[in-house]
Amino acid sequence: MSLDKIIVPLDVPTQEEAIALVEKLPQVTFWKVGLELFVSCGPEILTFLKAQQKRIFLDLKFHDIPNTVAGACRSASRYGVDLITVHATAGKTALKAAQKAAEEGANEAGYPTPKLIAITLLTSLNSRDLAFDLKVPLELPEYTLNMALLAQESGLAGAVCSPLEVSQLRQTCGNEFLFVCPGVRPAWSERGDQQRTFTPAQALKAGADYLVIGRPITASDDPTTALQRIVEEIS
Ligand SMILES: O=C(O)c1cc(=O)[nH]c(=O)n1[C@@H]1O[C@H](COP(=O)(O)O)[C@@H](O)[C@H]1O
Repeated sequence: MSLDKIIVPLDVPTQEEAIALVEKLPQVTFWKVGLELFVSCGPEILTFLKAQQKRIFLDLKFHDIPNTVAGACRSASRYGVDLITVHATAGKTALKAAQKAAEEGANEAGYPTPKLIAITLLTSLNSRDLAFDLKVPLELPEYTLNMALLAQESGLAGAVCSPLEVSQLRQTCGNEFLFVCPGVRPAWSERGDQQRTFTPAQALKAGADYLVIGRPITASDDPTTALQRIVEEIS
């Protein structure tokens, strides 16, 4: 069912607004809790989502030294969430420590191990940013492939990438590796700060396992119709 492939981010500043959105879109089964909401209201929103039997993507994009990233992943895994993000650029030692700590944390709390997925390159960046601001001397597709492979070699379950790159990454990393794609924009929506975008249908066709689609739905005057339109487009 195409709706199961869509993760909607709760990018709102308060718990009240987050709950209102979840209640407005009862058909959504997979929600993302990111930095804005988690910094504002903490883990209570996770308890609420679990009570509603929703799947949870806890997107706090951990990026720190191995000991700190591992501690964060251990703590996050005790909430019983399904997906957790870390930056691939934290490096192999941190990614391996994160994976081990996630297994321990989930085990201690009696939950299945969440899937750790690594950010390859934020979808808000383009080739120019990579070359001129970040001074990375690789072409963007090659860089994202290296980051996905680093995650895979470190034992992570998957990666976050732009839908533009997913087909090439899938070819190299195989079908078992999970690819979650933000940077998804229906033709009728604003691109905003996203630089590397595909439509939902293009992203799925390219091989994304999940699409993260926020503002085209959540900032719409009519989120229910916006979501329905997307589901029809990909069905
Ligand atoms: O990890 C993410 O989910 C993420 C990675 C990335 O490279 N780009 C990206 O946009 N995201 C998240 O995906 C969501 C995209 O939201 P919209 O741009 O509103 O569709 C936001 O919550 C971002 O934090």
